[in-house]
Amino acid sequence: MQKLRIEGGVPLSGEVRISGAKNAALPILCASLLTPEPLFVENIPHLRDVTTTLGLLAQMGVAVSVDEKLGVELCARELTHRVAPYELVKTMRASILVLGPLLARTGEARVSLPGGCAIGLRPVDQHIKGLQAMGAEIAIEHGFIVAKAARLKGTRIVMDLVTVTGTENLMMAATLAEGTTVLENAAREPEVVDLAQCLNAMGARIAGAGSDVITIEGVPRLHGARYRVMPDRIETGTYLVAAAVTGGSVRLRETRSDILDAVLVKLAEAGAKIEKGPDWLWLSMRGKPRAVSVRTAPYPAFPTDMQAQFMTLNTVAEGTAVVTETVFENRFMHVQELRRMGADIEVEGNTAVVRGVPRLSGANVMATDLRASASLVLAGLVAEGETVVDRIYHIDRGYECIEEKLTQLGARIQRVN
Ligand SMILES: CC(=O)N[C@H]1[C@@H](OP(=O)(O)OP(=O)(O)OC[C@H]2O[C@@H](n3ccc(=O)[nH]c3=O)[C@H](O)[C@@H]2O)O[C@H](CO)[C@@H](O)[C@@H]1O
Ligand SMILES: C=C(OP(=O)(O)O)C(=O)O
Repeated sequence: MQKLRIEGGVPLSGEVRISGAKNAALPILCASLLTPEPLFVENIPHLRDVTTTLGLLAQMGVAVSVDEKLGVELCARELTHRVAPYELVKTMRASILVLGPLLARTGEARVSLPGGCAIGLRPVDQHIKGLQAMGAEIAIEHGFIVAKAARLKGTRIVMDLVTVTGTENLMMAATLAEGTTVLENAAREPEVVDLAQCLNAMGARIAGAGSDVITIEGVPRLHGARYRVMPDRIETGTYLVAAAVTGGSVRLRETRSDILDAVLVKLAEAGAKIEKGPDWLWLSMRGKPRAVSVRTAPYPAFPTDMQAQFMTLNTVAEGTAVVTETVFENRFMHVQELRRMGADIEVEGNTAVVRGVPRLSGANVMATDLRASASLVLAGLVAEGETVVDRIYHIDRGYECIEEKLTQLGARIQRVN
């Protein structure tokens, strides 16, 4: 199993390019199921989840051709196999994103029910309820969601809670439904907007994405398109924290500064100096960060996918911070590993109290999920001595060439077997 070995103590400095967003790329790749014409997608990151999605689509009959430099062309002329098997869904929960498009395009879909995962139970009841409201017949059989519908019908759906992939699944399904669908209490995440823009480029009629009411006027068919995936705001935030926690200075290019407000405000509160342009960000931190309390919630509030990284920042900050996780019920798996590196963190329910310590000390630690892994790498960058992060297949799900990018910024980091 591969590991990352990090020699801590180097303030990061330099410039890196931010990759395309995982959480926008995955639904956009799945949107190819909605049309028999080719969809060409640019700025696709090289990630394990992307490879898994391309494999899943290919086994359904989608012709996939990858040009390492230009992008990916997907053509779902005929869909021979309308199943997402357990073996793939268990490695990547976002596989659920094929449910809506498959059902809308072909009238049937069999998708393995995703189980719980390290960060929480993560049920998909809102996806199922929404499709049922649009007229689908859905049964759970042998661990699969088995969905059928001659043609979905537009309707008003008020979601019980804000769900990102739930909103995306229903939005994709509604593009080919008969009549108009109104999604209320929809997720406002920028990745939902990116997907809506791609679908509109394919001939869909979606209005209101980015607000909590999305209206989709169904059309009989969608056509091919060319679309460029937005930059990854979580990767961006992670490199900003890497600079802040090591007392360094980085410039990030090919990113967006307009969708990171909640994170930038917290970094400024921690004492970082930040400058920004439309497609770049620069951050510099002198000395230690100040402790900053964060509370996660759906966009535009502070993202749960940045919680673990801010936990690391607070472990070496001046003062005490309170980190509250309201989106997932079990997203503090990094705490016990950070403690092994000398962090002072107490957890009570969904709240962690982090008291800054003078220094962390390098240790062997285990990654348990994607962002927990990122927080351990950040801890390794600032710790005294050597840190070895095990089970980094989690980090390869969501960070493109992490050790190369960090090396570019001066970090002493190596991938080892
Ligand atoms: C591929 C992708 O885009 N992943 C992101 C997406 O995950 P994902 O879309 O899976 O997360 P959701 O927004 O659906 O989950 C939010 C909360 O709603 C609950 N819930 C969700 C659906 C449902 O039917 N019933 C239900 O109870 C979940 O258990 C969770 O507690 O949004 C999360 C929240 O920003 C991010 O952490 C993930 O990185
Ligand atoms: C939780 C995440 O991803 P996923 O929803 O794909 O598990 C994440 O990106 O932090």
